[in-house]
Amino acid sequence: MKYLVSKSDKTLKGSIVLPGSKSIANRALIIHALSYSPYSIENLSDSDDVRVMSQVFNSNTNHFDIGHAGTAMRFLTAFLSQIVGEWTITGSDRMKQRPIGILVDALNKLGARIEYLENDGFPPLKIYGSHLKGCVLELDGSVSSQYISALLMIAPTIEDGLTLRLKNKITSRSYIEMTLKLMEQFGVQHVWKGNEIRISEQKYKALPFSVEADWSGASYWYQMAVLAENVDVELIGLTTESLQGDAMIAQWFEQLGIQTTATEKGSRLTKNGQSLPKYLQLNFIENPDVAQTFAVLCVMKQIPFHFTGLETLKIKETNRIAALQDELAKFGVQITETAHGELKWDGTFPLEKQAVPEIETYHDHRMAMAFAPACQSYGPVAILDPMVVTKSYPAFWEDLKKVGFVVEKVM
Ligand SMILES: O=C(O)C1=C[C@@H](OP(=O)(O)O)[C@@H](O)[C@H](O)C1
Ligand SMILES: C=C(OP(=O)(O)O)C(=O)O
Repeated sequence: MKYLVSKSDKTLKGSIVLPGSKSIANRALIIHALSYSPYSIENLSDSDDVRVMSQVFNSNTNHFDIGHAGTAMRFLTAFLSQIVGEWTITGSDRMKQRPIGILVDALNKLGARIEYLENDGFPPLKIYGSHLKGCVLELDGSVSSQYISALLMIAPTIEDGLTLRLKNKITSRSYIEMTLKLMEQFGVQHVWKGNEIRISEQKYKALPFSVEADWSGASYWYQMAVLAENVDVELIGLTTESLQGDAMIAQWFEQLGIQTTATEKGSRLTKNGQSLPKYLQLNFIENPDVAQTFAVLCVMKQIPFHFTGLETLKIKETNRIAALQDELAKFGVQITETAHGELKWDGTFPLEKQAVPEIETYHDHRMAMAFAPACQSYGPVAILDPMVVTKSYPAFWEDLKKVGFVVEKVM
């Protein structure tokens, strides 16, 4: 199934209730479980990634399938390691190709016993959970910050706490900061000096909690705002004061002509009158999830770019470097991987353009959401397997219709 997406006018006006952040929700669910919290968590989104995580805490089985959810796979592996019992955890075919060896080695050093059920270093896993004892762990910080967040969240509950010594260039550091800030809100302190994070044995406080609106999901609205001419959109629940590193995009989009103003209910996007840059250089090391948004936007606005910090994109829901190259080629452009973690576009259109590009989404919600707005400047685009958006933003297509996009189902 595919959706043919189009928009006939240049206006973007309306009020959109953004989903809650899946990153914050899945951390809050783990911390709530660790604090035996009697409170419910407000504003949990009904996205796949949050649903699979919630289900684990409301089930009485010891076998879990978390689908495509990286956070659930990594956070639960650590969580289950310190619950006495035998557990198996698996996921989608793609999840079975996303590495987890660094986390498994670390947990095994703390006293867990985790075995690989298919391929070494990858899910599915058999976890023999037990009493864990902390130590100083050296960990490669360059592959995924989710391993680090997973260990940090269980650190205060294990005997003697934990010291993580991070090696190599730390990726997605803003997500480690999100974890530590959230832990602080629940009463757990840390010391982060240089490349070492120390968490002593402590107790989480059980507290009521409400999840912030999702800034990564907001990025598509900023993108649509740049591609429109007449803009007045309120994003309900979105605040620039945020635990999310992706809140940074409010500043990045200023240079692309979008002003963010706080309202009583969230944030309002309007044009700030600034003309678009002739060239864009951005580093996504802290914000990998918005790279696709900016790549598609720059091509639509004919802004040549040089993007760095994309090292982790090949091990996400799909190989996002290859996916961007293949799908942007359908708009006539060739983007080049000039080095590991770098993409460049020279602003030219050397390839043949497809009249109505058919965008493969490769089980990646962000491919669908980043390419749909392309129709605002290119004309109709078809998005294949469009329901991939349910991973983080189930109401995405309904929200597009609210502001005048036409979304037609084609079999
Ligand atoms: O901790 C988190 O909530 C996340 C961390 C990032 O992953 P990596 O640390 O693997 O880059 C990000 O891409 C992912 O969507 C969510
Ligand atoms: C990479 C992502 O998710 P995860 O790693 O949690 O599956 C994402 O949402 O872009």
